[in-house]
Formats: sequence, C-alpha cells, structure tokens
Amino acid sequence: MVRNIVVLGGSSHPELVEQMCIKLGIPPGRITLSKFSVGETRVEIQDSVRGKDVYVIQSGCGKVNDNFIELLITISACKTASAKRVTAVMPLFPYSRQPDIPYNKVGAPLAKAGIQKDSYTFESRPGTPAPQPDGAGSSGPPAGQLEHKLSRLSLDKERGPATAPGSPSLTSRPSFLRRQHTGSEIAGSTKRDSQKVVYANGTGGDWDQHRQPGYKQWVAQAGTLIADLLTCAGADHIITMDLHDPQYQGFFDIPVDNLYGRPLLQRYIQTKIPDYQSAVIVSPDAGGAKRATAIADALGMDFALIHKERRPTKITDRQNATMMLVGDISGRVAILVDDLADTSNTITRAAKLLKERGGATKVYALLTHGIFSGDAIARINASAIDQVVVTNSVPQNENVRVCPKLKVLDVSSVFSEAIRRVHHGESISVLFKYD
Ligand SMILES: O=P(O)(O)OC[C@H]1O[C@H](OP(=O)(O)OP(=O)(O)O)[C@H](O)[C@@H]1O
Repeated sequence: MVRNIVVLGGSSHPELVEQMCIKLGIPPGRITLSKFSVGETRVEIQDSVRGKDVYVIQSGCGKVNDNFIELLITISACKTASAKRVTAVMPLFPYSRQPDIPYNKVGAPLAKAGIQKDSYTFESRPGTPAPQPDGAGSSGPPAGQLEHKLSRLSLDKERGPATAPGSPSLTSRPSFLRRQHTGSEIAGSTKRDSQKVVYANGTGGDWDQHRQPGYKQWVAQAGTLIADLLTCAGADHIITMDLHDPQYQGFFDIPVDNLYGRPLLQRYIQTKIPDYQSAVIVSPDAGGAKRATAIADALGMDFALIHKERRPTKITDRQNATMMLVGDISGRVAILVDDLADTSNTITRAAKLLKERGGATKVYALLTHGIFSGDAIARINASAIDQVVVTNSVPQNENVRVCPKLKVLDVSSVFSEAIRRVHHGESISVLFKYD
C-alpha cells in the first residue's frame, strides 16, 4: 500500500482507474463529476488532498474536449485545496497529433508573388508569415496582421491624418500596407470588400480576391496551448504513453514521463505469434518507421515500409494517398506496428496492400492506442486484417464486444508502477527498458 497519495479518476476511463488503484493498494479518491444543464463541467473533490501527492487520471478519448477541461478543473481544484504535488496521468495524450509545426505543409500562407493557383505542387513550401521590411521581398503579410492593420488604417482615415507627435503618417507605413481608396470608401463606406491592398512589389487587388488565390487557411496549432493550459491549471508533472510526436515533451517546462507501449507489444509478438522470427514488421507510414524498426531490431526480425507516394495536403486527402510497399513480404506473416488507429483507414488500407500486392499470408496490426472513432471497428471487421492488438490506454470493452479480431493488452501495471516510483522519488527508467 502506498501512503500519502490520492488517485482521482476523470470520466474518460473508470476501469483503468480502478485497475491502477487495485495495483497500488489504495481506494480511488472520492470525486463528483457532473455537468450543468448548459454543458459546463462541475468538479467536487470529497477527500482532503492537503499536503498529498495527487494523481489525476484522464485519457484523451471519448468526449476529448470535455474530458480535457474536466482534467484542468480537477488539477486546479487540487492545487487550490493545497495538494503538495499534482500529476496528470494521461495514457493517451490529447492533441498530440497537432504539434506546433504547420500541419502537413498546409496552414501557412502561400501568397508568394508570381505563383499562380494552378502552379502549386504538393511540395510547395509556405513562406514564414512575417511582415517584410520596406521594399524587401515579395510576399504579402499574413492575413490576420493585414486585417488588423487595415482596420487601423480605416480608423486613422476616419479620424483624419495622424498629427500626434511621433505618430506615423499613412505614407510612412510599411509599403506593403499602402492602400488605394475606392470611390465608395471616399464616400464614407468602410466595408472590407471595398478595400484595396497594394504590396511592395506592386501587386494588389480587392481584399477578398487578393486573399483567396494564394492563401490556404492558417491551421491552429494547439501544441503549446495544451501544454500551457495543463501547466497553468497547476500540473507539476505529466505521465503519458507513446506520444505521437515524442518532441511534444519540449512544449512543457515541467517533467514529462513518456512511457512506452513497446515492451507490451514486443512481448505479445514473442509469445502469441507462432514462428514470429520469420514474420516481417511493417510500418504503415514513414512517420512510424522509427518505432517499427526499433521493434524489428530488438527481435531480430525483417522490416518493410509502406510509403505514401504523395504527401497529401489535407487531412481528408490522407485516405486517398497512393500507398507503395517497400520490402519483400511474399508468403510471410506481416505485423503492422503503429502508435494509434483513429479511423483505421491507415491500417486497413495497409493490410489490403500487404495481402493483395505483397502476398502476405496473414496480417496483424499492433497499436498502442486504439481510438477507433466513427465506423473504425466496422472497417476493421470488413478488412484484410486478421488480428488487431491494442492496449487499454483508452476503453476497449465495447470494442471487444463487437470486434472478434481485437485483443487488448493491459497498461494498468505500467502506469501504477510509474505512479509508485514517481511518488517514492525512484527512477522510472526501468519502465523504458525493453526485453
Ligand atoms: O487510423 P487513422 O485515422 O488512419 O490514423 C492513424 C494514423 O494517424 C497517425 O499518423 P498521421 O497520419 O498523423 O501521420 P504521421 O505519422 O506522419 O504524423 C498515426 O501514426 C497513424 O499512422
């Protein structure tokens, strides 16, 4: 039994909380989670956490946004109730597929002078969205800044010429923002569609026309915001598993322990897949190659890669990207390894390719996080995959009921051991070791 510790479970995964508490030998802390009729979250903690080491368990699944807010409120409640330390235990980390890098090359402005809409390629790389100095460069400013500055210009115009000492006049503003006035503006209209924009290189036009052709929308990048929200709520420590992008840890200035599901998956291969050494480990995309080769190397197995021929530029395009198999799997068992399956498009399309083109005799898919949103389970049931193995980092009871191909590995021991070690100030590096 671990003393002076409180484990509080959120709404996302009660079974995992229960299993972890059994392994720690303590009852779960008493907490009431409810909602106002408008949908706002209400949290009441019934046990004292004063001076205690508190672990709040919430996985990034189900109603992800609601659960995340619930986690933030619970952390904050513990902090204001004088908890000594609060650790957020997030078996599946939400938003980890949205780091602060422009997402798949979409999101930054492509408004480079001279490029016509039809000449964009999948390899077009957007410029950095920053204002150019006077006369330098040919790119326009980002839309948000431009909109803001234009609205300021409208105000300036309505107020008359700037006369305050030090106030820049219209003509002294950066040349990319110089605006031509249309007749309707002169008549007093401030409608945006009547505004003209002129860039330093002389290109320009109506606002809407101007921003449509070269500008793809700026995709919000949630990475640092999610990290900041957790820290701001009062989290002192994060424990998670198989972050989609391990570099995500860099967004935090508190300790992040990123546990691995790999030992569990490796053990499954060794113990449950007959003659596993003649099977081939396959990564379903380049992003997971490192993860998959690590398992192949550890088990002395061959490795193959599925390459998406074209880098799709939209999330919805991913399903249509052409897939190519690199490696020989003919007449062999293929073991797909990935960090997660969400819609299951990636693994089901990969399995089809492995059997139809590659000549694989059997296809396993081993994943840490089985999110299985929408009709993912139906897709798996109808697919060429013979068996899917996931951990219970998110609830799987309902999925197991409707998917006979699904096997679940338990992560409660790994997380409870991590909690025990963190609580006692012991190293948890042993949990990162592979067999
Ligand atoms: O079940 P699905 O909906 O098909 O999603 C699963 C895929 O999504 C993630 O990768 P992502 O597509 O984000 O690309 P990346 O690995 O290059 O980051 C993940 O690593 C899987 O490969």
